[in-house]
Amino acid sequence: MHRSARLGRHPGRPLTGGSSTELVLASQSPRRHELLRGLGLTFRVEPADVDESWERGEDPRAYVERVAIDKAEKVAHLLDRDGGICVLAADTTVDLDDDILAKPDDDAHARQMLEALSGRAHQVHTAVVGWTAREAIATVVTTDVTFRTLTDADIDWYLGIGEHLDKAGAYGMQTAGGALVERIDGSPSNVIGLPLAETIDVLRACGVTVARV
Ligand SMILES: Cc1cn([C@H]2C[C@H](O)[C@@H](COP(=O)(O)OP(=O)(O)OP(=O)(O)O)O2)c(=O)[nH]c1=O
Repeated sequence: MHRSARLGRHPGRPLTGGSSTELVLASQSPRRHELLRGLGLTFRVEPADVDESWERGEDPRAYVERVAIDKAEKVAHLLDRDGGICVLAADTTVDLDDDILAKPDDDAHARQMLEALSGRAHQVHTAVVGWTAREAIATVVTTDVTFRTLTDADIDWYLGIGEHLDKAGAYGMQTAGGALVERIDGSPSNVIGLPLAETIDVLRACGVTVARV
């Protein structure tokens, strides 16, 4: 289920003031690029490389928010431009009973993750952060995903497709990984890396013009 999104405000580092608003996406994720382009937005890409390590016990929703804020802040600090800028950053993770499944290190690690997810429900959390000269606006969205019970042959088949390594939880719901999913409750785009409705809210709050949907 899509639980209520939390909208928090954090002190933002002032950027140089001005009139035009430029959208900067702090992400190298092709899914995020596509989803934003699908909203008819133009943006510049400035990927942010940050420490994404998770300390056992840290709340998964607080974790994704922290990492997304770090990504936005890292890029905002690099920018030096006259005019308004909105830096958009996001972080997605898979939460299985409060244990974080990030991107797998290799195929053996991916297999372990898929075995753990098999036949069970888990949560996918994405934090979206909009960072402007005035403030940072953050929202965290959760989608519940239930996997089918997977046989060894199912997992062999999926790993053979080769799309799992750059994805949290070792699966991509939008492509062949969708065959592993029995049901989903909540925002599908949230699982892929950017919850569209909530992202539009964040962008508008940051002063970015998004055509009415
Ligand atoms: C569960 C799941 C995750 N994913 C992806 C979304 C994210 O790109 C990725 C999680 O990694 P992230 O660290 O959120 O993002 P990223 O490293 O790809 O990009 P950046 O940090 O530059 O923004 O997993 C899918 O594409 N489909 C899925 O079904």
